[in-house]
Amino acid sequence: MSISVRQMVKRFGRTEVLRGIDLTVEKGELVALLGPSGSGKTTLLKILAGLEWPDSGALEVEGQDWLKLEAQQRRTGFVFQHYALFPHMTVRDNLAFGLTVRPKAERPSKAQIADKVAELLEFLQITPLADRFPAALSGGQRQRVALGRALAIEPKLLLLDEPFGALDASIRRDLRRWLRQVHEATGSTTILVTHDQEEAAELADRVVVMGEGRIEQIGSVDHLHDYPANPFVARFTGATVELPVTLHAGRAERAGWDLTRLDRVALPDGAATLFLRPAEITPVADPAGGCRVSESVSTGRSLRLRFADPAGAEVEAEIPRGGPATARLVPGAAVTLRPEAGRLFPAARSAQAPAAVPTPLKERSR
Ligand SMILES: Nc1ncnc2c1ncn2[C@@H]1O[C@H](COP(=O)(O)OP(=O)(O)OP(=O)(O)O)[C@@H](O)[C@H]1O
Repeated sequence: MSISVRQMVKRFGRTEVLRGIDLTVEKGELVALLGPSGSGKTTLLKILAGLEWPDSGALEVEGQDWLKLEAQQRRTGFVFQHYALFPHMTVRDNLAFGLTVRPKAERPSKAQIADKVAELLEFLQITPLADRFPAALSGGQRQRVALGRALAIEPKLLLLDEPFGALDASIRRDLRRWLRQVHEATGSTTILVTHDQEEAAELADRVVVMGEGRIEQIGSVDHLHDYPANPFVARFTGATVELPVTLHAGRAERAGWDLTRLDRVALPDGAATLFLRPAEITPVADPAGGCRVSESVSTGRSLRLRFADPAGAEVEAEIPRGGPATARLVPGAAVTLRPEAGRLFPAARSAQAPAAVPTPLKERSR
């Protein structure tokens, strides 16, 4: 079930909530929509489900114009964060519901529905819960049933809106693993809304980063982390150190820093901003170095260090604990800071700016 969204615009009153979305999802893919609150993720999902309609743009599924179809005709399975199971029905009846309300001509027989439900219970590993009512289920169990209910109709497209948002971290992790298995076994095309980067990383083949109604970048989580197209994506995909630098012939310079490992960039001479991840910064103990260690904290797994550079910037780096140089990295020690990688953007550029990073070899985005 391949999906093509083109130039989609949606307004609520005067507010443009989707500002020209272009997105293609391949059959069997699991795509995560990742973005801050209000970026339009749920609105896009609702348009796919037929619960909202765009002001302009196209939505085609397997070449068919879905904007001409009502929600029921699209056969999408939808799971929300707070999914209301029918409280007066057992798990078994909740699962069967979508099939029993089908138009008579398409409705399976009672025996076929019972078989289908038994198969689903088994598949979703919830057979022991079959005769319970929703009130007697934990949050995680309820979400499994909710997903079962969405799957019962054999949806062409599965839409999940923060399905595990309300649950504890450890249950979320279990459910993610389970969902990935379910996805692989059913091969359903799935779109998941989340604002949790880790969730997107664990589940999705591709991640679509949304900001204020626009797609900022599409790619694998690794790709987005290593090659963010702009400052917005850089900030949204992990901790960043943002450092003013001066560019000369494509090379960045800053007192107290050794920036020679960074790739040369095609940007004009002058002010720029260097975006680094704390784990990319190597502190090199150096009596002549212009930076000073101001703080050192062990997290058990790694050493988190703070530095003050000659221009007064406070910078955090994270390095493996117990490495050869760590004994010398005590507060007050002089160091030169050497990033192993980084991304340069023109100074004070807006979040929508095009990338100023070297083109990666393995580009997984469109
Ligand atoms: N029915 C509506 N009427 C008016 N404004 C709406 C309506 N639905 C959504 N909005 C607005 O549209 C914007 C996008 O909302 P949407 O729910 O799509 O964002 P989101 O990225 O899913 O956010 P969250 O992560 O908080 O769910 C928000 O500013 C929201 O207030």
